[in-house]
Amino acid sequence: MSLITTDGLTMRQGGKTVLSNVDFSISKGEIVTILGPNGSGKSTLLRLLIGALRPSAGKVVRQKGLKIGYVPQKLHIDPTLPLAVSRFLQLPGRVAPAAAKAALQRVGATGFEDQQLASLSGGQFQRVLLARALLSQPDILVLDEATQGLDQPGSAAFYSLIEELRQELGCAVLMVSHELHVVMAASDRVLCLNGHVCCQGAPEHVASAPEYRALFGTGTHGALALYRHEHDHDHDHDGHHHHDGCDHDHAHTHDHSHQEGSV
Ligand SMILES: Nc1ncnc2c1ncn2[C@@H]1O[C@H](COP(=O)(O)OP(=O)(O)OP(=O)(O)O)[C@@H](O)[C@H]1O
Repeated sequence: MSLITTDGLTMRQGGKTVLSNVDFSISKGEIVTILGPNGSGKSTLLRLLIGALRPSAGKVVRQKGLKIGYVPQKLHIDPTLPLAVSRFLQLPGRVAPAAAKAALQRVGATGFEDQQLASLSGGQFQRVLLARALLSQPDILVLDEATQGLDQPGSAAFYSLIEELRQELGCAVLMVSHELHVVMAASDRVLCLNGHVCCQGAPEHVASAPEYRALFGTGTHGALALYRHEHDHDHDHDGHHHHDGCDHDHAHTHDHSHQEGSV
């Protein structure tokens, strides 16, 4: 049973097609990573999936009563605005102090309640955002480049925390990440997005495909090559790819007209 399923999801914004015909689903406990270059529609897809945006065409079906914990890519807090962590955790709705305390503890932010949001480091702020996402006891955690701006150890620690939480809570995880080693090591499935779905599948399946190995070798270097490969390929005017190391034929029939700048 899928937690979220999309069918022909299409989004036009500012006169251009940002997402075209995306078919996607995520199941209970699954960890799925979305990869794609800047502006490829990753954040837009997440916002459609959580219901913060309405699609121009196609549909999103969420399991009845689905609880989503969302960690946005950016959250601008005016540094002159006094806002303590405990108040911030109350913003979506009333939360018992004990629940807030437990959530902070769980993400390694014990005792942060009285700190000002503006005084937190990038890594601490991400943990507070994660604590807020956990308050609803989500069935799915949705993370939009949650480790952006963190150093390597900070980001590795954040991902191992996510993995622990997934095991504890049994929640699914859907994340956007540019950290390919994480993607290859930790995801059940990878979705390569570039306004349309270029390719999706298990990372090891993709990485062990003979075409992929022949072209790019193995390891994280190969992962990077996989990423480049999927986004550097040419499309002819009928929207066909000229080469592909993945075996997802459905990805090749989409209309790529948005890439030519038309609507
Ligand atoms: N509200 C909006 N109005 C008009 N265009 C928008 C809006 N939101 C996003 N876009 C456009 O949609 C495209 C996809 O944006 P999106 O933020 O989803 O990409 P992304 O893959 O998350 O990028 P990045 O890796 O840079 O975060 C971009 O070209 C962006 O300019």
